[in-house]
Amino acid sequence: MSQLKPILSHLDPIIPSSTGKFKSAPYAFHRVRFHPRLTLWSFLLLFFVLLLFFCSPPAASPAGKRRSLHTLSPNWEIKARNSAKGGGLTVLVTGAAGFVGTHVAMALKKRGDGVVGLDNFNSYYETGLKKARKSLLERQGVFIIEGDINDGSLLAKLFEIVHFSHVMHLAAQAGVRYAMQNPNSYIHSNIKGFVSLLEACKNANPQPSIVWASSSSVYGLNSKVPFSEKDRTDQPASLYAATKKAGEEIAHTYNHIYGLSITGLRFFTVYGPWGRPDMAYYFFTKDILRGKEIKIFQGAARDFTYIDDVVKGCLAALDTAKKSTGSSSGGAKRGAAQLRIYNLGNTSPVPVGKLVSILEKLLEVKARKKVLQMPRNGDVLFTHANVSLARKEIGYNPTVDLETGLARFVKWYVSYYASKKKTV
Ligand SMILES: O=C(O)[C@H]1O[C@H](OP(=O)(O)OP(=O)(O)OC[C@H]2O[C@@H](n3ccc(=O)[nH]c3=O)[C@H](O)[C@@H]2O)[C@H](O)[C@@H](O)[C@@H]1O
Repeated sequence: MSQLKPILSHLDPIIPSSTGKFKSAPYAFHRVRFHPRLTLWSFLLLFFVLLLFFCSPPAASPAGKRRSLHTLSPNWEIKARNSAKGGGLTVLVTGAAGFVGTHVAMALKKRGDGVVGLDNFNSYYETGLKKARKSLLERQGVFIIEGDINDGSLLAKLFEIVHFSHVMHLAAQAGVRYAMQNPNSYIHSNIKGFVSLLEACKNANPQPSIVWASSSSVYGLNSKVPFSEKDRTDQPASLYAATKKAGEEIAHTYNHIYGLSITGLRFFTVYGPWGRPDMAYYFFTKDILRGKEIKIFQGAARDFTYIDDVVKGCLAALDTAKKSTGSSSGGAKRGAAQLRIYNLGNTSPVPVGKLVSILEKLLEVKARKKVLQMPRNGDVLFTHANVSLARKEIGYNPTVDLETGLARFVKWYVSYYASKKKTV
């Protein structure tokens, strides 16, 4: 890839910063300083501002305001209806501006299904990347509504105007280590948000079938490998894993009471073009190119799974999902509904050190490596999927090895940031 070198040398200034800087708003308060020469006028001004604040009606929370139906573009309903037109399934993809969401939405649209996206465009990582994915989908005719899965009235309206046959639920607070910095964001999206979505599905008429993203992290501290769906999942190592495990139990309840057909997919470290900047393969690429030191956790290995394989697994899960059995009036079920869980992994774990040497080869740059003991940050040492159940029941068959997948990722990374630079 020596032809990459001229491009790579120009990338540094536009390569995004990493996610460690994200902090929730309240922490900003410690920066407030009272100036010693605060004048009487300043106090009066402050008094009037406070008066106005306390006399005004209660305002919506910033998130609620952003999500309100009134703040959506006036013709959003028409756009959603048009986007939902297609010859096959009619799918709501939550988290459609996310990594897996974008790829799944695109694949569904390409094969002729109707697709509507929903995403809250939060700033967990660079929103520019999410907007770029949105533009990509728009060019394919997929409309993404900017809204939150916690917004019950938006969901109710959406299910009223489009009769979704399926929901592909990929909106979530992702990332294992970030859960130590911002635990509440995991509760907000992965638990509250999931319940809000299931409530809307339960009340919808017809009820859609649901396929959603769980995680390999539910296997937690298990040491028996490869991980099989029958193995225990009651010792999560991170809050992220705990919320995904909670999601699986919540799914069980909604299936049991309301007859919702639900399939959970345990993804194993999904990577590829249009990926997530908070993941190691992505920020290692960025840091290697900048000459910044990278930390390799000793003994860590992952069953890295290429995005195209995961997309095929998602589509297979949608295609084999049976109908929900609940009614619209309160959702009481007419019979038992389908409830499934599958591992979607690659079945061949690779040490993180090996991932780095593949990247070094592809980028033609030597990494500045520091090997550390794995910190207590929620990470587990090792993942390895047994996919025989998914293979047998939905025909899942991963085919892309890490060298091939990373080569495709690096190609995308270089061209994406090079073209961004041109537009700056
Ligand atoms: O399989 C999954 O379900 C999960 O996969 C990833 O989590 P993780 O496997 O931890 O992926 P990365 O954060 O990209 O880490 C990959 C490997 O690199 C290691 N690592 C990470 C960061 C670092 O600085 N150094 C380092 O060696 C980690 O310990 C891990 O072994 C995703 O971030 C989760 O959202 C997802 O649910």
